[in-house]
Amino acid sequence: MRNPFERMPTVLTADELIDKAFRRAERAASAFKPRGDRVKKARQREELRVRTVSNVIRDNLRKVLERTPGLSTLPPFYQELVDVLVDRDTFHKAMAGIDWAIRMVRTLEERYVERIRYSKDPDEMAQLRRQFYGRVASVLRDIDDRLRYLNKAREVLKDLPVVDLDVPTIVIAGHPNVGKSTLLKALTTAKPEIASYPFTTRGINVGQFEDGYFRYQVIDTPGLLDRPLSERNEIEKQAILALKHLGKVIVYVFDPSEYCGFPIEEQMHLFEEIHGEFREFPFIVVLNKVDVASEAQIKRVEEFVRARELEPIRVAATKGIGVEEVRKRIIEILRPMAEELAKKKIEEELRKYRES
Ligand SMILES: Nc1nc2c(ncn2[C@@H]2O[C@H](COP(=O)(O)OP(=O)(O)OP(=O)(O)O)[C@@H](O)[C@H]2O)c(=O)[nH]1
Repeated sequence: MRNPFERMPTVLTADELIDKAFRRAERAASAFKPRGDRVKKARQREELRVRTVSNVIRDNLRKVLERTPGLSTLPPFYQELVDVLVDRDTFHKAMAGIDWAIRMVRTLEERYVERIRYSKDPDEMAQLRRQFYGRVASVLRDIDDRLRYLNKAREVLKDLPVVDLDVPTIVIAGHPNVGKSTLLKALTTAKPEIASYPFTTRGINVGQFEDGYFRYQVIDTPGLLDRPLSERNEIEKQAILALKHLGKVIVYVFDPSEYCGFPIEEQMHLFEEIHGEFREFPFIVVLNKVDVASEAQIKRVEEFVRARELEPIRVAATKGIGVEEVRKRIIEILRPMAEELAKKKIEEELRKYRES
């Protein structure tokens, strides 16, 4: 389980990077014990300053390039999310700007080291070095807004949810308070983790369970699949779209008792919307809180669900009633997919093994 941007380093601003490089160069120069006459000593010291500044800057920028994943190489789930959080074009331009700066600094380094080597006058050498500093600073200031953009992007990207992409995933939907997180806790053995999700204030709940051979992942996204889609802004719509790459089954939870505070009609309406939006997905419908709902309330929802050719499951999540049935239904649907994913993983391991 990893966030693809986890390794992305902090991106320094132009001034911070300049400052860091110049200070490092001064430290290196004062620790250095050059040999030879006055001119030789000056030459060695100025060359060291130039090389150090160049190395510090290029190493720093190269690390940013190397540790930032290419957006188009990301799994589709992350691509959808990244697209709302950052502008792809600006992001690519920023990365290209860094690449350009690395090459420019390298070229300047070579040019100025050569001039310092030709010079016979310590004053001129110092002047050349100062000129080099000035040119490098101006290269970095040219890309300052790009550096700042990348750092801002990093701040949001490193908060992307951490979910297992190679485990078949179940997404839970339904109005607030119908018992989604209680059901998630009852279904999954491991203590659910809270992963951050930039589109909700509460993050997403992630839990997993096993059927003896394979693992399954259950996620609950508070604030996303619990309100009519018409009330959504563009960003939330995109986040819902991203869920389609992740989820393979939707578990829709009704609360026929209406203790959740939403009348049955409203819950039916939300179900229709989500069922329509996730048309291509298998649905498992749960009628929760049957311990407190009346038989008439339960029957009413059951009829509604059966009319849509789905067989609802009666559940009381707090008491563990019906939970095994939900788990069984999930496994029935996802087992073939889990096997397929496992097979792929083994093949991948074998391929790596043979190549090594
Ligand atoms: N009687 C009864 N109460 C339940 C049952 N399942 C959940 N509850 C209660 O319903 C309330 C809401 O449950 P949650 O699991 O927090 O509901 P949720 O859908 O996750 O709510 P949000 O996180 O706000 O979306 C809690 O007080 C639970 O104890 C049940 O089967 N029977």
